[in-house]
Amino acid sequence: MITVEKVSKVFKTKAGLVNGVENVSLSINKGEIYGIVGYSGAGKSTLLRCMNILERPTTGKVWIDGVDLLGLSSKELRGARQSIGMIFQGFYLVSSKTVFENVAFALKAAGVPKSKRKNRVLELLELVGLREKANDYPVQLSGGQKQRVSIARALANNPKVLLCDEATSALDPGTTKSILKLLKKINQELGITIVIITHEMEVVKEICNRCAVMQDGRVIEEGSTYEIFANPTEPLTKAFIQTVLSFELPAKLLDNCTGTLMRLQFRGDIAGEAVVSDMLQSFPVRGNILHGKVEYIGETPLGIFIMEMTGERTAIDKAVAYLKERVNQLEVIQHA
Ligand SMILES: Nc1ncnc2c1ncn2[C@@H]1O[C@H](COP(=O)(O)OP(=O)(O)OP(=O)(O)O)[C@@H](O)[C@H]1O
Repeated sequence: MITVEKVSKVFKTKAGLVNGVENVSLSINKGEIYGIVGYSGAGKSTLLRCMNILERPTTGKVWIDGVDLLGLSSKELRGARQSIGMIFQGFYLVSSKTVFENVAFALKAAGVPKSKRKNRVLELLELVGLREKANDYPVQLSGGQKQRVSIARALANNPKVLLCDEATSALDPGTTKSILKLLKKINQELGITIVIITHEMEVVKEICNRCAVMQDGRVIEEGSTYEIFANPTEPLTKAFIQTVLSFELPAKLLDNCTGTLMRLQFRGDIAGEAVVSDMLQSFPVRGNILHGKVEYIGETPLGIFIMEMTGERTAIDKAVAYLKERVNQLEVIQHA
């Protein structure tokens, strides 16, 4: 649905040339929710804006739904942008217009006759759960409600793609969840392809099928969200994953630990407890689970345990080898 090929964006500033995006290639499938994660200044916004040519790439190509956007005239591009909705962290609602008028304005701008606007606006407000707020002004709304209005506005002209620029970054965690739920509903019910840029890995974990990690204008790692969480390779990706799958143990607990300490990771439906209890019955070692949790990446479980093992070193080595064959990952954190 979206193909970005070798896109670079160089900004000319008084201080010299700044590389916003450097040689990025991505392919986003129809109907997927794709996350682009990175710290501030990584180039996420610039890349997203290159996708609808709000920012014209310095080099490279962008296709959306088979259309080469850089090959279009300005007028054709304005038309093509109707199939690309966009929402922002700052909502950008018109404060002097009501909720109804904010959404209706997008229809008016696209040339939809007045007679057809009312029903469409009410339908959109129903979809985002704000029908009763139609006559309110933005100032009367919470942040989450404002973002719902901007989503309704972005969907007004039936886009195929929705680009979300830090859409939940100004919202509290509860409101973020409800907006992500709404985006998922829009993706599933309307089949709209969604691209989300964020600095929060929790957002990626919650709803993205695939994701890319950006650093210094480049994509440094890309893949299915589950694979990225289960097997991050780049240090930055690992740091992002840690913000969600935190398994830091208190220093005091580590100091008191007299055995071999290990981190076990189980994928999908492997029953972690059963593997550990089988191991304990097969080897003369004792195992003490210090920390354990199962995170759901989308719908798929990923289990992580921190275990202390005590016993003879040779028995421990054998037990570790046994576990290594049965779990997705085992890392010995410290030996006794
Ligand atoms: N219009 C511009 N003129 C000059 N430099 C720019 C411009 N827009 C972005 N940049 C630079 O390009 C780089 C990438 O910025 P970008 O805003 O895309 O990053 P980001 O990952 O989206 O970060 P943030 O979340 O803080 O916006 C930064 O070094 C930024 O200073």
